[in-house]
Amino acid sequence: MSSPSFEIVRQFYTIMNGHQKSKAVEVCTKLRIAEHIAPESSKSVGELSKELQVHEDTLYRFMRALTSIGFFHEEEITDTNKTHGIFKHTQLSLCLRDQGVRDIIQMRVSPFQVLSWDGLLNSVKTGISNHQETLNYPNFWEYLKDHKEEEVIFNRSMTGLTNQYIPILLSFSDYSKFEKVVDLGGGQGLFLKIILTNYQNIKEGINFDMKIVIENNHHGEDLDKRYSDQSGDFFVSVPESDCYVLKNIIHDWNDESAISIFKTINKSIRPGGKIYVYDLINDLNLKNEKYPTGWNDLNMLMVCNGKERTLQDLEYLAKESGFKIDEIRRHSTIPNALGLTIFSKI
Ligand SMILES: C[S@@+](CC[C@H](N)C(=O)[O-])C[C@H]1O[C@@H](n2cnc3c(N)ncnc32)[C@H](O)[C@@H]1O
Repeated sequence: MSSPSFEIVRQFYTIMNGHQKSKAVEVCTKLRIAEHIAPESSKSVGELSKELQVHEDTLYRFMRALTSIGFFHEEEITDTNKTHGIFKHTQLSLCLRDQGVRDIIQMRVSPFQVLSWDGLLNSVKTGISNHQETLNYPNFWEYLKDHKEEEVIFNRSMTGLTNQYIPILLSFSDYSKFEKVVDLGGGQGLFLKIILTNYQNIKEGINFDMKIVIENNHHGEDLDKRYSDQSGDFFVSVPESDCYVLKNIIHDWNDESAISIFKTINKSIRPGGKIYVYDLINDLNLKNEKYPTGWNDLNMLMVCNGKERTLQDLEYLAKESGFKIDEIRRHSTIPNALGLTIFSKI
């Protein structure tokens, strides 16, 4: 076999140093470099290093590396007194000024995520992620109970992701027939608040989550009177309702646990009630580079022993827990986005 071409080796090298890039982006947010450069202006590395109290030459080397992946742009210098090191924003670096984006970055490099992925070899061999072995916890959720800082970052980042997704989700969701909506595992409650704002027909909305999450929820004075937080465990019991929202929940669990959640709902759902499951819908027809969601699917395995499911997988869960699938709704033009699968009791 002839040796690989220079271009192929380069491509390979770019993939292999992915962890260096994610670390650099994390450090960039920790130093708050993006906030120190105003959106429409530029700043020299000398000024930046003074403001940030960091080593000037190293900051320059650091920022030049970041420019190569689209964060910041180094300006061409025409003034002969200055040599180099004036930076302005790009679209990517500008988004680092957003708290929601910073939370997602922090979450992605948090110890649980990184250590979980260390178990990849074992997971590929065994089909499960053994968090007891890698982290000494049965699962992510039990770990979060003892790691408040990571719990807060995780929930804030979920809220940030929800915020980005809201217009897409609302475009194909309909809550006009429900009096009561319960968001199971609703985290900080943003999605339920938006649903209530858009549907005045709903008389009551409950944001249901683990005690530690609910205790950390703080709302403003303008909180909708129909909204309430309730702590509990969706493997034990859930409030009675005619609509349950499960957004980014079912993909967190293996089949056995997912069926157990549906069975708990089955005991409390009102006649004619619906379950709205929002998850990626895994499409086996998408192959190779058309299937970027493979990384989400693998991440679900590594972090929670969950998976992104196909329609057939969801039908299996429904059948095993006394439900059927009525309908699937997705955004017509945005591929690989969250879809809505509507379940009702058989
Ligand atoms: C991936 S997050 C999704 C949060 C939110 N639905 C969203 O889409 O932004 C999963 C949520 O499930 C909650 N959760 C995990 N185990 C739970 C349990 N046994 N009972 C209730 N909530 C639970 C977590 O605390 C977390 O808020």
